[in-house]
Amino acid sequence: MFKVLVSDPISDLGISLLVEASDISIDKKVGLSEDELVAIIGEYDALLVRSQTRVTERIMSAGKQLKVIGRAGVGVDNIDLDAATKRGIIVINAPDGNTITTCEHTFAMMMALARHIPQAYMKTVGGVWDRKSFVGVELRNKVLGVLGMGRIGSEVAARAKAFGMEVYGYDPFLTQERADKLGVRLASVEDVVRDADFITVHTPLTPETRHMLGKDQFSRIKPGVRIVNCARGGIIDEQALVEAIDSGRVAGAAFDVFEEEPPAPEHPFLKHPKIIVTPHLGASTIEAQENVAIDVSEQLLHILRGEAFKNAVNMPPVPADVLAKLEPYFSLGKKLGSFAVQMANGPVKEIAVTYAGDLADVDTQPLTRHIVEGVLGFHLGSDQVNVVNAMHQAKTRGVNIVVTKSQASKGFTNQVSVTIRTDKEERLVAGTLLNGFGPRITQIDRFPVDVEPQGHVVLVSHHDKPGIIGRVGTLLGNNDVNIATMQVGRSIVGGAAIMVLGVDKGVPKEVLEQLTSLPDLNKAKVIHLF
Ligand SMILES: NC(=O)C1=CN([C@@H]2O[C@H](COP(=O)(O)OP(=O)(O)OC[C@H]3O[C@@H](n4cnc5c(N)ncnc54)[C@H](O)[C@@H]3O)[C@@H](O)[C@H]2O)C=CC1
Ligand SMILES: O=C(O)CCC(=O)C(=O)O
Repeated sequence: MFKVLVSDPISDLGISLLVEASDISIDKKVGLSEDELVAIIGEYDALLVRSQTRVTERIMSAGKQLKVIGRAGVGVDNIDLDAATKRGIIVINAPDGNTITTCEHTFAMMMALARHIPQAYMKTVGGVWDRKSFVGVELRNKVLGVLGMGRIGSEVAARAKAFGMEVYGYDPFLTQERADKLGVRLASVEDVVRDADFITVHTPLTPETRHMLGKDQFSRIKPGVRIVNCARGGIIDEQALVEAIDSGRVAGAAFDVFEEEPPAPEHPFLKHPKIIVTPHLGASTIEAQENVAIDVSEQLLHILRGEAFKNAVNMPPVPADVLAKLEPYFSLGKKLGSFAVQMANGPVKEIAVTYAGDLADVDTQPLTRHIVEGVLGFHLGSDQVNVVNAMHQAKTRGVNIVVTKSQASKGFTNQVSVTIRTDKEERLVAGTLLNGFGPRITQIDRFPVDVEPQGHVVLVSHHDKPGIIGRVGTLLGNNDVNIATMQVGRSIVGGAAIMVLGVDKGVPKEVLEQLTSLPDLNKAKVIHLF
């Protein structure tokens, strides 16, 4: 008999599958504190949560029998994934069940914003018949910018078209082909900032998306724009938004999510006449709550019964013999994937991996998953992509994975090379494990190099001319950027070349712009590897 604890309000109908299963005993204890959970979790095999329960390392370490944590919803930011992975606890979510509901909430917010519905309601029920203060705008013929064209963003785009809106979509995985299919204009964040009358965000919160709309974007944003966030607090800089509204640049905003939830009573959104808010209700419909509870209950049953399952968001077990051969390469593989995707411009269409040398004889699937995880995780967020679901995530986003094997490894015992193909270009990075030295990047595009894949790396492409290295070093030094390591690669004397600089901290955007404008320097990019 498996014991399941449900610690958040989750649809009864959705978990009926568990209630009716003869090998499951289920307890519903909602609203427990961390201490209370720690005290009882030891007797349970599975924990089922929504977003209120924070599943901490303490709870997991007390959960001696805990095999699986189910999240009835998409975001797993309330679960300590690293702690779960460390303990071999599988974390599953239900990514599809609340897509439509959250999309509809986004529309409800957008329309309420366009027509001042909450403000007008408050006045009317307060006994004031005010028809002058609440003149709104139509959605028809307006430009809607959708940042994040995944499950929810794509549904929002489809509905916006029915309202007669022109839709701009931005997503690192949105190709021209898919944009055409969805009838949206493939745009950049800059296009959206410049042209959109309404902007809605549907990305996860990652270091990349944090404050994706901030002071800088608001200084250039189309006057009169209205902004909606039903994704995650922090994607839009709350303070900068309030300032942009108060300055008259932004007409208003509708938020379902906050950087800190629940927001403090003095939070500026709560009393602002031009900002409407809901308490993280995006997924709160009867249908969505049933859907996510059914999805997660099914998966949970499969895992407890030792059957195949999907939607795991953390680490799966790898057979011991395979693990012994491949494990040393896992971290390198992920870094090569991340490095390659950060080099490439445009939406990723294909990830081509070549294993050369001894690795060609092994079942490299688990290593490929780490590489794909590195590629996708950079944009999707490390809480959404892992070695279990990386291939599935790539498939659902139309990213092709090609693996080839070769005995020729250019003098190394093994070499792994990762090529990213986008609409715009093809970029390659290769690496190996050097005996006694650890992981090394051995090739970038066609240039041989020897670089340790870690920290902040500045990648410069330039012409092989005297003085260029000095100019780059001086510029970085003058801007307090310390160069820890440097590698230069070229194919022929005086031809195209690259410089790979390991630096001690991130390089500010302005410094990167100054670098790019140096004579004989083509491009400069900062790559983060952690
Ligand atoms: N308010 C609520 O109650 C709910 C909120 N959510 C949140 O909504 C968001 C979207 O959910 P889904 O559509 O299901 O996720 P998804 O994973 O299907 O889509 C997210 C998309 O964001 C894109 N993305 C990542 N980095 C980006 C960047 N820098 N710029 C532009 N796009 C980027 C990804 O490529 C992906 O296509 C998530 O944050 C999720 O947690 C989801 C359900 C309910
Ligand atoms: O369970 C909820 O209501 C939160 C939903 C959510 O934010 C998600 O699924 O990511």
